Amino acid sequence: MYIAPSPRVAVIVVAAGSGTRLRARAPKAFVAVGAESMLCHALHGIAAVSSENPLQTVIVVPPGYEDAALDDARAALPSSEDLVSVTPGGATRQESVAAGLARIAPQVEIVLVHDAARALTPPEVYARVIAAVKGGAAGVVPVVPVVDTIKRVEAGRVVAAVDRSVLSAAQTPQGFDRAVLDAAYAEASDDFTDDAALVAAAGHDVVAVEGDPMAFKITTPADLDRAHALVAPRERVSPPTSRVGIGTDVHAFGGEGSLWLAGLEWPGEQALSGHSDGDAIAHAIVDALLAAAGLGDIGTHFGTDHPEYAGAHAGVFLERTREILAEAGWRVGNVSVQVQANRPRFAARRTEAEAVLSAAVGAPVSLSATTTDGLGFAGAGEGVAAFAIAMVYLG
Ligand SMILES: Nc1ccn([C@@H]2O[C@H](COP(=O)(O)OP(=O)(O)OP(=O)(O)O)[C@@H](O)[C@H]2O)c(=O)n1
Ligand SMILES: C[C@](O)(CO)[C@H](O)COP(=O)(O)O
Repeated sequence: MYIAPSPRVAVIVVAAGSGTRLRARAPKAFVAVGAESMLCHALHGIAAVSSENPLQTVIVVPPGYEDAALDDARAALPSSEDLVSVTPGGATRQESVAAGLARIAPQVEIVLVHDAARALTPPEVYARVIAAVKGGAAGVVPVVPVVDTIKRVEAGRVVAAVDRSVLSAAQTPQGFDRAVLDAAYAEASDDFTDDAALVAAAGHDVVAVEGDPMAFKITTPADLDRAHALVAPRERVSPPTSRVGIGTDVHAFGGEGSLWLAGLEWPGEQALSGHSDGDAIAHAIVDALLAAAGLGDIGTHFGTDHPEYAGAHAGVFLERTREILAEAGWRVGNVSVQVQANRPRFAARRTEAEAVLSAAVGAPVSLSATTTDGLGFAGAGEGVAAFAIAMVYLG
């Protein structure tokens, strides 16, 4: 991807975590906070600070979520889209940061590393961190005071009180002189929970700047509820909490066994071919739902590298897609799907098909069928094409 020659500053947004403590089965950065993903909210903060000094943004995501990350970047960073790159992360946060570092443009002099999980970090925190590095600090960490009484506990026993007046809670974005961070990562032999510790272990001074309570890390379900409550008022006057998506699919006739289409078996009709049962109608609906929720596409979740879906019928795909959306905070509003095909004839079974599809999706699915008046592959009876539109909403 072309990187403009100007940015002296880069931000690595680490968004490749699994969200175990959030009990999210979708990657945490793609869980919705209000109407947008956690990652999208984090990118809005970067967009606000990049208006002063254009910066490169490197987003580190779970493998397979690159397109979803780019969708979020286009939504949040439209003016600097050509300064965005996306790369898969690693098994630890530190490995993910290292993967991001490898994508930083040569001319960059200052690198910030930010948790997508600190989605609501105000732009002022970025600005304070950047200013401190520009002022000569090798490493900068935004901090907030510790407000709880801290105890040292071993085997369930309180063994000491800790003087909290000398403690602070570290946040992100943490900022670094690029050469310092590169060298510290090159020689790192231990795993650290933050980059300031890694840089300090390499012998560099790290200074603290004022963080912000809004830069809290969304780690547990209670944190997510707090973030929803904070975002909801801001979104009352911003885009609605519903989104639409489109999906299409094509399959050729020539498969083995019975035809399966719209979740129904069609005895006596020639079967469609494909990794699954070739049900183009169901697959178009899956893509439309995932697109609406910004959660990738059918290949992300059901590709040929998922042998468990070989030969699977519509219900398996649609029910799993419904789960994936629910795990990210989305519910299905409705779906409309149209199939272009000479065969089978849907008129007599449309209601039955809509009932099966609606039950699997958990929302109304309307189905229409048309021919192409003999045009194209569908008109020649070589296969079928399906086109779906889906509406999803937060809830
Ligand atoms: N292998 C990892 C682990 C974490 N992160 C990112 O590092 C930040 C802080 O990590 P954390 O809040 O712990 O996120 P998770 O690892 O997803 O959460 P958990 O520990 O509960 O699984 C998050 O933005 C997360 O996406 C990452 O990019 N790659
Ligand atoms: C980097 C960090 O957010 C600073 O507080 C924190 O160390 C991340 O820890 P996690 O266990 O990976 O959430």
